[in-house]
Amino acid sequence: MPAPDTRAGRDGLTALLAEPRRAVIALDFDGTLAPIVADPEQARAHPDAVPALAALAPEVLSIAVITGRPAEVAVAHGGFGGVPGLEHLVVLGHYGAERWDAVSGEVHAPEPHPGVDAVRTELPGVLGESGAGSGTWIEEKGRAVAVHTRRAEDPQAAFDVLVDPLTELAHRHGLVVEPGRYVLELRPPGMDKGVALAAYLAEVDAGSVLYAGDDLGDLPAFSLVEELRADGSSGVPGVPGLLVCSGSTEVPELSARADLSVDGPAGVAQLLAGLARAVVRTT
Ligand SMILES: O=P(O)(O)OC[C@H]1O[C@H](O[C@H]2O[C@H](CO)[C@@H](O)[C@H](O)[C@H]2O)[C@H](O)[C@@H](O)[C@@H]1O
Repeated sequence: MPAPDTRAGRDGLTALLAEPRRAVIALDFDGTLAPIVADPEQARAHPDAVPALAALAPEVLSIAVITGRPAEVAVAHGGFGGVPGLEHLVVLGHYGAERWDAVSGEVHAPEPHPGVDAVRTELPGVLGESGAGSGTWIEEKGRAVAVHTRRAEDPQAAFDVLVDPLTELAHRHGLVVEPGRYVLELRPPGMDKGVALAAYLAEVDAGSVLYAGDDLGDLPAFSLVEELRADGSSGVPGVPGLLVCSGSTEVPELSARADLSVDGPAGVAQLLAGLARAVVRTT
C-alpha cells in the first residue's frame, strides 16, 4: 500500500483499515476507473478495476461510483452489472441526480429540467458563432448536454472561446456549466458530487471514506471529505477520509488537494487491489 502524503490522509487510511466494514469507497468513473479516450462512447473501465472492486466490496461497508455520466451509461461502460461481489454497488449518475443500484438494477431520477431542451435547440447556433472550430462536438446526455473540445486542433483554445457563450446560454435557461477535461457540460443546478456524497455517507452511516477522482467535478467531493474530517478537530467526532487523485497532466488542481496521487486508472486499480488484500489480512 502506498503511504498518503498528509497526516489527515494517513489517519483516513488507518481508520479504513482498522474498521473496513464501516468504510465507504467512492469513485469517479472517467479518468479514475476508466482511462480517458477521445470518444466517450469507447470509454471502458480499466481491465483491473472491476476485479479489484469485486475483491474489495465484500470487505467494506459499500462502494459507490459517483459520475457525471448518466448512471446507466456508467454501468454499461464500466461492466458493473451482474458481477459477483458487486451485488450492492451503487452508481450515482449525473453528479448524483440519478441513482442506480445493483440490487434492483433500476435507475431512479428526477423529472427532466425544461432548460435542457431549450439549450439543446440553441446550442448548434451558439457553437457556430463561437469560432470554436472543427473537432468541437456535442454529447447528448439526456438530462444534460456536453460540448467536447478534445478532438479540436487546439483543445484548450477551443475550450477557452466556449466558456463565455456557453455560460451565457446555460444561465439564460436556468442551467449551470460544469467544466471538465476538455468538456463543458450544461446541466441542471442543485446537485454536485459533494452533495451526493454527503447524502450517501449519511444514509449508510459511514465510519470512514475514501474518495478517488481526476477532474474539477470531483472537487466538491474533495471539499466534503475535508469538511467531514475537520469536524473531528473541533471535538465533534469527524469522519476520517482519504483523498486520492487519479493523476494526469490535465488537472493539476486535484493532485494539489489529494492525500495520495496515483498513476491514472491503472494506479487506482492497483490501489483498490492493494486495499482488498490489506483488509482481507486485517479482518
Ligand atoms: O464524472 P466523470 O465520470 O469523470 O464524467 C465526467 C465527464 O466524462 C466524460 O468525458 C471525459 O471522458 C471522455 C472519455 O474518456 C473524454 O473524451 C473527455 O475528454 C473527458 O472530459 C463524459 O463524456 C462526460 O459526459 C462527463 O461529464
